Parts: sequence; structure tokens; C-alpha cells
Amino acid sequence: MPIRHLTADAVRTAEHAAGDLLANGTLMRRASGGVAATVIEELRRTGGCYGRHVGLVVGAGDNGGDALYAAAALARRGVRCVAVLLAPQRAHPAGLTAFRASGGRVVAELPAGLDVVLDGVVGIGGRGPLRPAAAAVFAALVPADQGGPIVVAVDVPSGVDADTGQVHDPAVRADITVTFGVRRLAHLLAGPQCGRVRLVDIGIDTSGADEVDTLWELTDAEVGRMWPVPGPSDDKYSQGVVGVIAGSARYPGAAILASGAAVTATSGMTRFVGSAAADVVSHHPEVVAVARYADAGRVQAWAVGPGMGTDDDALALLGEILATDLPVLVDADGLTLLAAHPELVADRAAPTLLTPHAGEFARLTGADVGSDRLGAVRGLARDWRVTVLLKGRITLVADPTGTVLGNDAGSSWAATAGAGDVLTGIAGGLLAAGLSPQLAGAAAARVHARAAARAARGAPIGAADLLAEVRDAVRDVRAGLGQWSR
Ligand SMILES: NC(=O)C1=CN([C@@H]2O[C@H](COP(=O)(O)OP(=O)(O)OC[C@H]3O[C@@H](n4cnc5c(N)ncnc54)[C@H](OP(=O)(O)O)[C@@H]3O)[C@@H](O)[C@H]2O)[C@@H](O)CC1
Ligand SMILES: [K+]
Repeated sequence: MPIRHLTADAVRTAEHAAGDLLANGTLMRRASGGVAATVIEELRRTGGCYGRHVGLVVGAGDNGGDALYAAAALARRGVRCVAVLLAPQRAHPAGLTAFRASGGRVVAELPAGLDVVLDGVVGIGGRGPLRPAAAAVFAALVPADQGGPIVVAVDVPSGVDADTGQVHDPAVRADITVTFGVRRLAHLLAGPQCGRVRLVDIGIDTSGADEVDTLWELTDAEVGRMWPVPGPSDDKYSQGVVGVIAGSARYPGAAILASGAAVTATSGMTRFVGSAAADVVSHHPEVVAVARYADAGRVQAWAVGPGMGTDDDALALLGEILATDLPVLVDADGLTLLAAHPELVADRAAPTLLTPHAGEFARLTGADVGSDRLGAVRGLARDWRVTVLLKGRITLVADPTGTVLGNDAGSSWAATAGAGDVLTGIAGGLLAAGLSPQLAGAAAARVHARAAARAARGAPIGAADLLAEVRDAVRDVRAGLGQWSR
């Protein structure tokens, strides 16, 4: 089952459905116990608990209550805790009593030399950026990688919107985020701000949440299982033939990268159509490349657009491709054409995958993506009745029904010219092998990101380096699977 992320509303619904467990404070006890366990683990890893120092930044709601109870539990292990109360009159009363009873002290500002700082400013009830008092406390901290305390966010880093993942300025940047019952949307949408996310089971049931409140993330094992590999009786046709239309004789790079990626990601057959046919074959001799669409031969899916140009010939070719009943991926120049001619996909019944970056997205919709990327990608997929893959550090793939798969690349090494062409080739190959546009897009994004990280190993890369690592990235996600598994 993919990893589920939910809106704050859906989390609250699940908490309320827990009835007595919520009313009698059991959920909060479990949550704060999970925070304490995470801090203990961290302190043990760096020398033990006894005599170590933890600072709390405590807001007006239950998020601060979690931090205060967690500190009381830490005190029982010999950890010394101090707390800055941002709203002293409104700090969680029972939590504050427990904190004081355990020997915790309330202070005006955090002292130097802390090992861990707990961010209990706001959780899913927070709105907007850190307010000035909280902002001043966090601004004064030395970052963990410069010898300062490890910042552990309770539930979400304060100043990060739990639903949109918008990182307000200022916001807490956490090294670790501890959350409860189910991940929040922000844990994927604002992954880099959350650090390592630790999920604590508090005994709530979130399985009934609506799709509109949900963001999914495939596991590596799921991507590995769905990756098409030849079965015992497959031949080159039965595995799916992908057709690539990209680049030009003048600019052959996109053609070479996209068709090379299609060859590398799947094993059936790759066809190519375009004026860069000779360049493609000289780099990838296994591609069956022709100059004219009429000579292309049969394919099971098309991947169209990178570097194909935006002139009348390109428009006519795109129109022909989209008039077929085959799955089609449209990227780059193809998207620029589509922005001016949305009618080309209006009546499509066959699977259609658009793969815009933020600029192309704005061209398609007439509006910037904005701070709610999830809402934006869902809206385009619904309005155009196509699957949309919105590129970025966090890739989002929405289908027309509102289901969204997200992928955190884990780094931004893939932000390099030509990397999008490689993604087009990988996803096109997966479409031809029969994956749905959404799974093809999400699985391609996962392998693409892994390939970028493998290629980089700490130094900048070009798209050809990324392409060279795609095969090993596929091996990574398939590691441990049976020989013929699909
Ligand atoms: N329910 C449960 O069983 C469980 C709940 N759990 C925990 O409860 C958390 C939710 O608690 P919550 O609902 O009390 O809201 P919470 O996030 O603490 O903040 C609300 C307060 O913050 C304020 N405020 C708003 N924005 C602000 C800002 N930018 N900067 C500063 N302040 C700001 C706003 O007050 P205002 O000043 O606006 O009047 C309001 O009073 C959840 O994330 C989890 O940690 C767990 O224990 C599991 C069990
Ligand atoms: K927090």
C-alpha cells in the first residue's frame, strides 16, 4: 500500500472518531511518548540521556502540550529541560503542570549549549509564518551542522502549512519531525523543511479518509514490482513499443536523450520519428528511427514534445498523434502547442499524460502554480480530464479523478538541462508497457530521481550522466524481487 498523507481536517476527523481516547488524553499521551522516544533515541546516539539539555518552544495549543508532556518524560531519564512559553497564560495547563512537576524550568530565552530543541509552537492548528517571538528564538539557534542543537518539530515544523506545504517566512527548519497516526500532506509537499519524518502510532483509524484529503507516495518496492521486465515468453513487441517524437536535426540533444531513456528504461522496442533520426541511431543503434510519421510503424504509446519546435509542422504532427487512440505523453514544446490548442486533448478517451514544469503549467492554465501545488495540479487534471505530472523537487502526478501520487526527489541534482527529456523517455516507455499514465509518471519520477542522486554523488551532473544511471536506478528499486516478477 502506498504511503498515505492526509489533510489536517482528515486527521482531526480520525482523532474525533477515536472518542474516549481523545477525550481522556490517551492520544496526547501516546503522541508525547513518541516525541520523547525520538529525542531519547537521538540523545543515545550522541552519548546518552543523563545530564543532557533540551529546550522547548511552546505555543498556545495542544502542539505545545505534546512538547511539555514529552519533556516531563525526558526528565525521568535525567534530561534537563527548559521551556520558553510564547503565550504563558494559554500554555496547555495539564502539560505545564506535568512539566513543572518533573523539574522543568520556564525561561525567558533559550540558553546556549542545548542538545535538542523541541518545536511545539504550532501543529495542524497553525496558520501563517512564525510570529515574531517564536521567530526570534529560532533565529538565535546555531544550526545543527555547525554544532548547534538538533531541532525536533512536533507534528509539523511551525510556519509550514500542514495542508499545502507552503513554507512561510519565517518557518522552522527541522532536522527531525515526529508526527502522529498518519503523515500530513506537508510531510511530502515540504519534505526538505521537515527533515527525517518519524511516524508514531497513536491508535487512530485513518483508512476512511476521502481521496480529496489524501496524497499518496509509492514505496520503492511498489515501483520495483510494477517495473516492466520481460517475462519468460515475451518478445520485443509484446513488451510494448514506444514511439518518441523529440528534437530536431538542428537540436538533436532532446531526441537523443529521450529515446535513449526509453531504450534504457524498458526492453521492448523504441521507435523514433523526426529530423534527428540519424543522430539518434548513431547514439542508440537499437532505435528504429525514421524522418516521417507516415513511416513510423506501430507503437503502443507515444512520447511527444521535447525540442520538437512549435511551428505549424509540429502542431500538425502533435494533432495527428493526439487523434490516435493510443496513450500519449506530451512534454515541453508539445505543451506550449497544447496551451494554444487545448481542443487537441478535449475529446481524447485514451490515456493522456502532460508533464509540465511550473512555467509550462502557467502557460496551460493561464495562472501561476501558486503556493498550493497540490490543488493546482488536481485542478488542471480535473478540468482537462488528463493526467498531469507537475515537475519539481516534489513531483505530483494527478489523475482526472483527483487521486494524486507524489515523489520527493530527495535532492535537486536533476534540475539540469535535458533532465526533463530523460523523464519523458522513461515515462513513455512505461506507458507503452501498459502502465496507467499516473503510475508511469510516478514510477518514472522515482527512478529518475534515484538516477540523478546516483550520478551526482555530491557533484553537479548533466542529463547524459543521469541517463547513464537509469539502469542501476531500476536495479535499485527492483532489488530483492523475484527474477520474473512484474
Ligand atoms: N487532538 C488530539 O487528540 C491530538 C492532538 N495532537 C497535537 O495537537 C496539535 C493540534 O493542536 P491545536 O488544535 O490545539 O492547534 P495547534 O497546532 O497547537 O495551534 C493552535 C494555536 O496556535 C496559535 N497559532 C496559530 N498560528 C500561529 C502562528 N503562526 N504562530 C503562533 N501561534 C499560532 C493559535 O492561537 P491564536 O494565537 O491564533 O489564537 C492556536 O491557539 C497537533 O498538531 C498535535 O501536535 C496530538 O497530541 C495528538 C492528539
Ligand atoms: K510544531
